[in-house]
Amino acid sequence: MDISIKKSKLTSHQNIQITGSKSESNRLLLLQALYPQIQIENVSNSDDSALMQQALNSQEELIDIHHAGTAMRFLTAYFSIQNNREVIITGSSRMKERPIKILVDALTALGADITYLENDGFPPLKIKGRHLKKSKVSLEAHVSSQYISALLLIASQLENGLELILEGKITSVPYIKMTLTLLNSIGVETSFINNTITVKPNAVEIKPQKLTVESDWSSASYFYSVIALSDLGSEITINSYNKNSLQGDSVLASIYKNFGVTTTFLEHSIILQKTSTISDKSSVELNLSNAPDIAQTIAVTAFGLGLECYMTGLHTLKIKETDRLVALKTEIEKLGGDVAITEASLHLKSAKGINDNVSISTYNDHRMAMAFAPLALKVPIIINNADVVSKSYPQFWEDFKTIGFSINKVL
Ligand SMILES: O=C(O)C1=C[C@@H](OP(=O)(O)O)[C@@H](O)[C@H](O)C1
Ligand SMILES: C=C(OP(=O)(O)O)C(=O)O
Repeated sequence: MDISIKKSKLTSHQNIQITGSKSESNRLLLLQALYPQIQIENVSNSDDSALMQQALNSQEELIDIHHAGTAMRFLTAYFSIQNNREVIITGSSRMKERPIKILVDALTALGADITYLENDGFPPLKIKGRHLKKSKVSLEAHVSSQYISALLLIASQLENGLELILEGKITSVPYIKMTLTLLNSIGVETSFINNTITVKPNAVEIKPQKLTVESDWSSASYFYSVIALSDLGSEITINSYNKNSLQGDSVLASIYKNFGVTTTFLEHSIILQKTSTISDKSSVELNLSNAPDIAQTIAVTAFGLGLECYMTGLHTLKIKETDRLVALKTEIEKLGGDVAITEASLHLKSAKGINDNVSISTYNDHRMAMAFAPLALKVPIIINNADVVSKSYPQFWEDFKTIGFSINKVL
């Protein structure tokens, strides 16, 4: 379904409820499968978390994870330790292009039995679950933190726990820390010193407990962008957020100061307000290696404000739902912008104007659809295959209407 979105006046003082972080939910769902005494509140309603839940509950031999990368990586580790169970785990055609060799090699070194069914290094995989006897492994840490989190999530179930040595520059570090903090909160002991992570086996019983997932900060980014592109004084409240977040994307609160947005933390919500214009700023420079999922939102905000923006640390973007660097360049240039990309950076020159009624291609990437939507505050815009948003934020368009956008199906 293609939709057109039109400029509208923001309905003031709107209150938006976003469900739990997809990243925290997918970790806790896996931990709950290992330790059923754990209860989870405010689980993400994203497709990716639903797929994770279905896969963990499934007794079938074939598990299809569609576009859910984190679920693919976490489940590869999970099924590797399911004794006497054999599964084939597959996904969308894009999933078959997203590399998994670093994780498979590490699991194999620990004793896992995994074979590639199509191309070496990529899904689909055949996994014969077994008891993994080894407890020490090294892996390259620069490509994706998801491989590291996957190993950490099963580590407390290994006979002797795990010692993980991270080689090279470590990427997306907050996601690794999120995994360790969640392990600690259920009672698993861990340490992360220099480039070595250790996880103790669960010698002590994990106690029955209820964990509440904080709402998703990556989803909040689209409202930051709306406020940044709105008139002075505009305001939105979103729930349920905490000042001390496990999610690296909570750095939005400080990054969006560059775009005139002030964040006020209440007990369980945040108020976003446009409190200043950005006339004194000529360019913004950011390293996003700790928060790769908000790169698209930030690029579009800067473009909408006519600001120059230079982003580095983007090396993981090429292997996500689509090559996000190429997708950003192509779509911003359709709108009249000028973008230069390398393997790990994006340089947006300051734009003079924005072309209207451009059809934005979304490449099966939820974040392409949601990142470009706020530009409707500046020009009418068309978003192709708008339903892709359900990967992380199924009620996105309803929430967008609630805050005052006019959305129509393109026939
Ligand atoms: O562990 C996680 O929940 C995630 C880690 C990040 O991936 P990379 O480490 O591959 O950058 C992030 O982009 C992804 O959306 C979610
Ligand atoms: C990269 C993402 O997800 P995944 O890697 O889990 O498919 C994302 O949600 O932006």
